[in-house]
Amino acid sequence: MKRTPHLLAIQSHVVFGHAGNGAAVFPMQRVGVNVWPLNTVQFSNHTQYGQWTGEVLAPAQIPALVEGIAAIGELGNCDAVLSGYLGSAEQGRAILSGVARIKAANPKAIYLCDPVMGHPEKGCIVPAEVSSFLLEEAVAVADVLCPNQLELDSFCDRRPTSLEDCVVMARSLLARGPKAVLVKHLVYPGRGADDFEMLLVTAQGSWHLRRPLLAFPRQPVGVGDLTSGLFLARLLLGDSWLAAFEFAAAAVHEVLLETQACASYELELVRAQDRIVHPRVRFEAQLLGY
Ligand SMILES: Nc1ncnc2c1ncn2[C@@H]1O[C@H](COP(=O)(O)OP(=O)(O)O)[C@@H](O)[C@H]1O
Ligand SMILES: Cc1ncc(COP(=O)(O)O)c(C=O)c1O
Ligand SMILES: [Mg+2]
Repeated sequence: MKRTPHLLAIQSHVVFGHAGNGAAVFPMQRVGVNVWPLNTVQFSNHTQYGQWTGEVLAPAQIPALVEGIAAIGELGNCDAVLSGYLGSAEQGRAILSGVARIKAANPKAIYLCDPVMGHPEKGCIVPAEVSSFLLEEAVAVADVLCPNQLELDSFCDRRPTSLEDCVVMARSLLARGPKAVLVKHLVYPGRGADDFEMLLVTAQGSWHLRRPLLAFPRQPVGVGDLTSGLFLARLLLGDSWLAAFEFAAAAVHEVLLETQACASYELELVRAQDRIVHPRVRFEAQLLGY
């Protein structure tokens, strides 16, 4: 029997609704991965409500919890680390030390970094020091990087002029360490008005994927966290980069369709659980010639 992969997921927890681990853990479990959730913050709700209670958890918890898992002899069973929303740069550094420790115990383990930098206009609030940490330190350690367009722009310190330019920008990150860059949402001049576009860039090539752009009265939150979580889960289950990319796009689209049908602001992950595992839609990514 094939072994079930194990994944350490280090990101935010919200008590109400879905963002960070609250958006990613259940779907990753549902597709068949053992998840070890480690929370960076515990907030009442995601920050795009404009108000929340709760706190950033002490950075010392991260090495202490990793040490606890090492002490029971389980650290070598960790196949991947995922990091997302961070409450402080110090937490970020603790994650990089944890990644080094896990890779020493299991050299095949991979680190996927979703560089959540915040989006003040949208109300996604992240401390500024976290962005500097992601730009300067995390990128060099990550095996896989999953930025949105704003985050890709921050890494490259400029905006793209075209789709080809988005590829150039994503590819430039490969030179800084990651083996794959998944851009979860492309924004560039001249893009299709009815499409939601994504990009996958590896040393083997660049793939572009379009899915329908859905209308929402308020943009749902946690979509990025869900995307990177499902992408990593499917990689661990043995998918190729391309198959995991296409799967994540389809499963996330299913969740958004369910969310739209329920006129819900929060992602309808529980209602969509079967559709996550068996998406009815399929989006084929196109290999780009540049
Ligand atoms: N198919 C879709 N139609 C409409 N909006 C979408 C679709 N998929 C994702 N979104 C929205 O697009 C936005 C993507 O946000 P962005 O800041 O680029 O990435 P992230 O989700 O990591 O924050 C989110 O607000 C999400 O709700
Ligand atoms: C607590 C928390 N975690 C994570 C996120 C990231 O969500 P997304 O997947 O939309 O990037 C947000 C965004 O506001 C948030 O408030
Ligand atoms: Mg995000």
